[in-house]
This record gives sequence, C-alpha cells and structure tokens, in this order.
Amino acid sequence: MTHVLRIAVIGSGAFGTALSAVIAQTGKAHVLLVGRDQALIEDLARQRVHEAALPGITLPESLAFSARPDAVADADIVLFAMPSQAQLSAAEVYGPHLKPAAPIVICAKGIEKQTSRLLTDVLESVLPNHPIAMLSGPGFAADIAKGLPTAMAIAAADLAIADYLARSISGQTFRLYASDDRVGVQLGGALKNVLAIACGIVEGMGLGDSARAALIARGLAEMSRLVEATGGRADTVRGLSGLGDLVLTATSHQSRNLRFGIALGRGSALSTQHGGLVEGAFAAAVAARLAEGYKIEMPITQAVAAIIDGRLDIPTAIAQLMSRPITTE
Ligand SMILES: NC(=O)C1=CN([C@@H]2O[C@H](COP(=O)(O)OP(=O)(O)OC[C@H]3O[C@@H](n4cnc5c(N)ncnc54)[C@H](OP(=O)(O)O)[C@@H]3O)[C@@H](O)[C@H]2O)C=CC1
Ligand SMILES: O=C(CO)COP(=O)(O)O
Repeated sequence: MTHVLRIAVIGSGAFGTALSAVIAQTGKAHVLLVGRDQALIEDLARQRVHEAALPGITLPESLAFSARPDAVADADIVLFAMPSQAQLSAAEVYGPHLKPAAPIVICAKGIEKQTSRLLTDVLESVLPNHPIAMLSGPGFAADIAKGLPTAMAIAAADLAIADYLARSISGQTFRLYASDDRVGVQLGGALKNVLAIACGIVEGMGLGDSARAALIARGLAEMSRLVEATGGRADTVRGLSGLGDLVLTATSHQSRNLRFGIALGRGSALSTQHGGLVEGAFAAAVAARLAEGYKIEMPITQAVAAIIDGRLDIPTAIAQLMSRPITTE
C-alpha cells in the first residue's frame, strides 16, 4: 500500500488555519490542524468556519482537527504556525510527540526577543534531530484561505529538503519556492514587519507616498545589511521574503503591523494587543540590538525601536533621518 503523506499544522490562529485549509485543498496529504483550545477545535470541526480568525471562509471537509499534543505523532511534516515568541514553548510541548526526524516548518515572522536568537536556532536547540525549515513571504492568511494566488519561500539548510517541502505543500493556488538560505528568508519576514510599522507611521502622519517609497527602498538596504552580516544572502532579500513581503505589508491595510504604525503616526496609543498580533513591535528592538552588535547602520529600524520604547518622538525621528550625512546609495 502506498503511504499517504500526513501533515500537521500546529496553531489554530489565522495563519495556521489558512495553511491547513490550503494544503488540505491540494488533496495530496491528510492534513490535521492542532490547537490548544479544545472548545475552538470542537467548534471548527463542527462549523468548518473560524469566525474569529477567518470570518466567512469555509474550511475543507477533508481537514481534520485535534487539541491533543500527541495527535502530531504520525505526521511526516509538521508546521509550527504560532507567534515567534511562542515557538520555543510550543517545541517543548509538542517535541516529545513528534515522529523521529520529521521536518519542522516554522511559519512565524520574528526573532526571539529574550535572546536575539534566530527562530531556526531556537528550534534546533530543542529539536536537534529534526530538520528545521522556514516558511515566509508575502501572503495574508485570508487571501491564502480564500484560494487567491499566493507565492512564498520555504528554506531549509539542505536544498533537497526545501524542495521536498515545497512540492509537498504547494498546490493550485499556493506556490512555494525552495531556498537554502534560512537566514535570509527568516530575517526578511521579521524585518519587513518593522519597516511596515515605519510605513504606517508615515501614512498616519500624512507624509505622502513618496516618503513611503523612500522607506521601502532604504529599508530594503537595511535588511540586506543585517542579512549579510548574519550569514544570509542579499539576493534572498530581493525575493519573496524580503522585497515581496515588504511591498505587501507596507501598502496593504490588511497588515496588522501597518495598522499599528498608522495608529502611532496619528498619535493614538494603540496597544499591540488591541490590533491583534504585531510581530514588528517585538522585532524592532531585537533588530536594533543586532545592528549595534554587528556595527551596521539600520537607522529606520533603530528609529522604530526607539519610538516603540518611548525613547524618541516621531517628529524628532523624522528630523534625524532627514539630516543624516549625505551619502551614496
Ligand atoms: N495572519 C497572517 O496573515 C500571517 C501571519 N504570519 C505569521 O504567523 C504567525 C502567527 O500569526 P497569526 O496566525 O496571524 O496569529 P493569531 O494571533 O491569529 O494566532 C496565533 C495562534 O497561535 C497559537 N499559539 C500561541 N501560543 C502557542 C503555543 N505556545 N502553542 C501552540 N499554539 C500557540 C494561538 O493559540 P490560542 O488561541 O490557544 O492562544 C493562536 O491560535 C506570526 O508570526 C505571523 O507573523 C505569516 C504570514 C501571514
Ligand atoms: O506577514 C503578513 C503577510 O505576508 C501579515 O502581515 P501582518 O502580520 O502585518 O498582518
């Protein structure tokens, strides 16, 4: 009998639910969505709609659900679709139940706040016997779940594993490109959130589309510097999980990071809780710290970090950015 691929997606929020739905839709694998909230999981199995995260979107009949950590035991591939700061605790809870050597795919955009570690390093420290891959790039959960065309990057240390994962997960509407640059792919996702907050501030203050375009281009230069300093490649930054995701998040009001920045620019003290998850608010301080450690210039990122920490007001930040020494591009 041929083995049918089994994929488990852990994290029943917007992204995890969307990924599980789109993968189930391919018909290539048995897909299981695993969440912590028993009542929500029972509701999803009954209603096939996640009203809180993906309102009005019907989930496929073939998608299975569980709230038990040991339900991941027979999964050939496991996606970790919870926020960046929860990846470590999730690895500790689900790790003991994983199938030996099953590839783990991190589906979060951030850097560990406490230690400044990359998420691949965080998971490798807890799950040393599993290949750890990273999925990132432009794609809103709602677009993915609706079956709109989306393309993202998936990176593993071994390109053959990235290729296997890309082929296993991709379908008619959701297309993955394989890479062996885990650093570039994950930092692209983490840093674009910080830059999206900056673009939101510009929008909230009514500074114009020209300023936004300048931020995108100079932000991309900052991203390249940190990616290269950390051992990644600049060409990855010009791809889906860099330029692609930055353009999406810096321009679409679907983005929580952009909306958070707009609120800051308008002077409203929106907390990172009220607008939903704002990964860039965590990543800004870490990225600024890393830049300092590597002695590279990331003035936009550093300004966003200082604004969020309350160390800098927005007009002063703008004046400082505009009065930096004139230099070459
Ligand atoms: N939404 C989007 O469009 C996209 C999101 N992403 C990324 O995906 C990640 C998740 O975002 P998103 O789904 O939107 O966030 P949500 O806030 O919608 O959902 C987060 C989910 O993670 C679960 N969770 C939190 N901690 C743990 C844990 N320790 N173990 C297991 N599950 C946990 C929560 O469960 P509970 O309800 O039980 O607390 C919740 O279901 C982020 O890094 C984000 O940047 C990437 C691309 C697109
Ligand atoms: O990463 C995303 C789309 O690619 C989602 O962006 P937000 O987290 O800002 O909503």
